[in-house]
Amino acid sequence: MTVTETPASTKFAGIAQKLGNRSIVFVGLMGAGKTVIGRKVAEMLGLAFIDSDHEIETVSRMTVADLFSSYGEAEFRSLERRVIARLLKSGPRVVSTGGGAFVNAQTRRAVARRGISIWLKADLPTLMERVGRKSTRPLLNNQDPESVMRRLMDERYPLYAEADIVVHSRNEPKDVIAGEVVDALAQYLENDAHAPREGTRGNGDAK
Ligand SMILES: Nc1ncnc2c1ncn2[C@@H]1O[C@H](COP(=O)(O)OP(=O)(O)O)[C@@H](O)[C@H]1O
Ligand SMILES: O=C(O)C1=C[C@@H](OP(=O)(O)O)[C@@H](O)[C@H](O)C1
Ligand SMILES: [Mg+2]
Repeated sequence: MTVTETPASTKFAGIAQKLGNRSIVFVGLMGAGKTVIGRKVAEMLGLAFIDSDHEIETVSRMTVADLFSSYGEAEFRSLERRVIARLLKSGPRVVSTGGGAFVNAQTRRAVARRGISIWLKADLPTLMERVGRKSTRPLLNNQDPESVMRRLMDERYPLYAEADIVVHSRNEPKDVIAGEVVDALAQYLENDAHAPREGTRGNGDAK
């Protein structure tokens, strides 16, 4: 028997068709790669990409760090919840969220209704090495960022575990991780009862 692989273009088109109006939503801790891998997956699938932190910075005309210091985390979270709810209304697109977004129960419900969630999961040394490259993350600008990250792992992992798909983010080339995301998505959508029927578009609420 000859095993023929599905050409990438067919696989990508199949994913786009099965998504309907749903978006692909990346969740996970700071440094997991949500922003960079999300952008690559969007390129591969020919979908628009948006990062919730970037969108928040655009609408507020402030950096995330300045929002935290001027208005406090609670205000940032409120803006984050509203921005993500709006972004999810006009899928399909790839939405990379900030690490704390999926902690919010309303956001988790909105993502469950209008998206397919992907938890990018990386181990602690990998996360710490990556977040150490930039000082733009206010939660980690302190004496002991590693214990903050450990605490966030404890608090958030049970919530991230609600995501539809988990992909192990590690120090392999970004294209490799993005490719694994696309394969996991294809597999998930293969067995997805909510996929729009052939030739139709999903209504974005089907979940
Ligand atoms: N597979 C990878 N290999 C090498 N570096 C990576 C990989 N994935 C992410 N990174 C790097 O890790 C850092 C954090 O990535 P980012 O996408 O901003 O994470 P997040 O949005 O989850 O906080 C960036 O410098 C990014 O280039
Ligand atoms: O985990 C968090 O609470 C945060 C993660 C950040 O985004 P990334 O996960 O993209 O770094 C950003 O939203 C903010 O600094 C808070
Ligand atoms: Mg990010």
